[in-house]
Amino acid sequence: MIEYKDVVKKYDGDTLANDHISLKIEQGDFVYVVGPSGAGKSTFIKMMYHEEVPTSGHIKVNDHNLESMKNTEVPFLRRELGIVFQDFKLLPRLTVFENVAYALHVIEKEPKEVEKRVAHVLDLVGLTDKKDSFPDALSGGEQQRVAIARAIANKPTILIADEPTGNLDPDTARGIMDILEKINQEGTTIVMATHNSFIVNEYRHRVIEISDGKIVRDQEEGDYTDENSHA
Ligand SMILES: Nc1ncnc2c1ncn2[C@@H]1O[C@H](COP(=O)(O)OP(=O)(O)OP(=O)(O)O)[C@@H](O)[C@H]1O
Repeated sequence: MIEYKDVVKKYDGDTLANDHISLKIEQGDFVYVVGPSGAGKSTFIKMMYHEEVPTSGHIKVNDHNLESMKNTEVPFLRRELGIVFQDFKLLPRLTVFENVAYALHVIEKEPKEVEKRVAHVLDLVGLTDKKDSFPDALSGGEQQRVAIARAIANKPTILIADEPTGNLDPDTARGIMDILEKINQEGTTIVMATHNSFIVNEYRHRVIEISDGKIVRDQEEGDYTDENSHA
C-alpha cells in the first residue's frame, strides 16, 4: 500500500517538482505514472523509496511513515521494494547470476536458498541459459530482464519502475511488459513511470497523469497520448 497525503517537494527552495499530491495505491494495483518531461514523475517515484524526501506532507509505504523515517530504517523499507531503472544499472563485472544473487547476499541468506531463488527468477524472466554471461554480452531487453529478476529476487511487495522500456524497441518493450504483467498477477504492486503511450494503450491499467507537479488525471484503465513518445 502506498499513500501520499498533500505531498510537496521543492528543490533548491524554488522548483516546485510535486505540488500537493494526494493518492492511494492499493496492494496488487498496476499504476502508470505519465506526463511530459519535467512534470515531476521521477520526483514522485523517488520519494516512494526515500531517495528524495518530501518538503511537506505525508507518505506511507506499507507500514513505514517516510516523512519521519530515520536513515537506519531505510534499508528495511528498501527490502520491501524492487526498483528498476531505464538504464538497467547492472554491475558490469558480475555475471547475470551474480547480479541477481548480489542483493540476496547483502541480506545474508543461505547460499542454497540464494541459488534456488536466483534460478527461479531467472526462469521467470526467461534467462536461465544466460546465467553465466556478463551484462555487456546481452541485448538491452535481456539486460532489463536481468534487472527485473534482480528487483524481484527478494519478493518485494512493490515493484517501482522508472521508464523501464524507455531504451527498448517496441517488441522488446512488450516482452518486458509481459513479465511485469506476470509479476503483477502474482500480487506485486507495480508503479511504472513511462513515456511509451503504445504500452499504456496496449496494456491497460490505472493512469496517473502529472503535469507541472500536479496530478491532472487519475483514471482506471486510462489511455495516453504523448507527442514525444520514444516508442
Ligand atoms: N535534484 C534536483 N535538483 C533540482 N531540481 C530538480 C532535481 N530533480 C528534478 N528537478 C526538477 O524538478 C522538476 C521535476 O523533475 P522530474 O525529474 O521529477 O520530472 P520527470 O517528469 O521525471 O521528467 P522526465 O520525464 O524528463 O524524466 C524539473 O523541473 C526538474 O528540473
